[in-house]
Formats: sequence, C-alpha cells, structure tokens
Amino acid sequence: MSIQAKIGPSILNADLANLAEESQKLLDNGADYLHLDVMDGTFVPNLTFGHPMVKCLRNKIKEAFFETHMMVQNPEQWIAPMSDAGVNLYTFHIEPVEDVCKVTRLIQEAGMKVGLAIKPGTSVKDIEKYVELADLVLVMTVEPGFGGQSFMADMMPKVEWLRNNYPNLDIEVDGGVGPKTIDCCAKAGANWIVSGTAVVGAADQRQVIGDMRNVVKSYLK
Ligand SMILES: O=C(CO)[C@H](O)[C@H](O)COP(=O)(O)O
Ligand SMILES: [Fe+2]
Repeated sequence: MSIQAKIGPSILNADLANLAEESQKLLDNGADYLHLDVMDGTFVPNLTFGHPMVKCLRNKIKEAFFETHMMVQNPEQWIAPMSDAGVNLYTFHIEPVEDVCKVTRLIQEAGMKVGLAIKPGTSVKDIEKYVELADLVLVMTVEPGFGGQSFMADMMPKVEWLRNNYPNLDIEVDGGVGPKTIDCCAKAGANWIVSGTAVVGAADQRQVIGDMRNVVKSYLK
C-alpha cells in the first residue's frame, strides 16, 4: 500500500478548556487525525495533560484517530493507561529510553501503533536500527516543549535520508509547520504533517488543512 498525505493538527495552542469542541471543529474541517502533545515537565520544560484528559476526549470523540506525542522521561509508564484511553498511535522519544525494542513491543502488545520520535539534536542514524519496528518516525522541527516556535529547515536532510531509505515509511514532521513551510517538508518526503498554531489559529481551517494536504500529495509518487 502506498503512503498517504495526512494532516494532524496539534491542539497544544488550542483553548484546552474547550478541547472537545476545538478538536471536533478541526476534524469537521478535514483533519485526518489529532496530534495530542503529552509533556511531563521533565523530558521537556513544560506540562500539558495525561491519559485522564485523553480518555475524556475519547468519550466525546469516538471515531477519530488519536496520536499521542509522548514528550516524557519514561514512556513505558504510560502505555497501558494511554491504550485504555483509546489512543491509536503512541509516539515516543527514543532519547531517554534504554530499551527501545522493549517499549515498542509493549506498545504493540497494548494494541497501539508505534511512532519513534527524535529531537533536533538527535542524529537520524540513532534511529536507523529501530525503523523496521516502527509504524511512523517523527522528525521534530522545533525543540520539543512549546507550540508556536520557528520551523528548523535544517532538519530536512533527516527527512530526506529516511524517505530515500524507506520509501513506504510514514514520516511525520512537527513544529512550526504551516502554509509557509509545508513545501519544504513535503519536498523532503514527509507525509504526516503536524500543524498547531498555523491551523488552530487560522480564519479558515478547512482551507489551510486542504491546501497543505494538496502540497504533500503533489510530492507523493
Ligand atoms: O510537539 C510539539 C511541541 O513540542 C507541538 O506538536 C508542535 O510545536 C506543534 O505546534 P506548532 O505547529 O505551533 O509548532
Ligand atoms: Fe507534537
């Protein structure tokens, strides 16, 4: 099966007091999945929400595909509760993890797909030995921790390397991605696109989501 273009809004900069409504609006406007940023205040210097909130969101939004971007020091700890909360794709950073193979196995056993994420300072070579275990690789295009930062175009060689070596891999980019930077990401080979501020704050979310998806599609073989 060939890879597809997917746009997943990050709700990090949305009104979290109205998370279900904000999420439903994004889905109604064409989002392919929701990217839920989980931060523990240790792996990154910020704190968001955990599995209780994801579970409440799942109770209100039954059908959508949920990815949790786990910016946490111990991703193994949250596998069972996130699975119970209805998460579909559990994306974790390899940097703090000693046994990446074990964590990927536990995620699969819990019934979720596996995403492997790398920070800007992590070489793509560090993830090479694990790629075959993953459903998706996330190349961060900002330092994880906060929404609304500037896109790091110098991460694109990592995306290019992954696309050249794994033509069928789902490759995600996250951080500062929007209408101005989508071409760069799509050209490098990314096909899962996280976009927070640019989509959530857009006057016409449907237009922005549709335009970005079209750019990604135009580069897919
Ligand atoms: O993981 C993240 C930050 O660590 C967010 O997903 C990301 O920053 C999205 O927001 P924006 O598009 O505003 O940069
Ligand atoms: Fe994220």
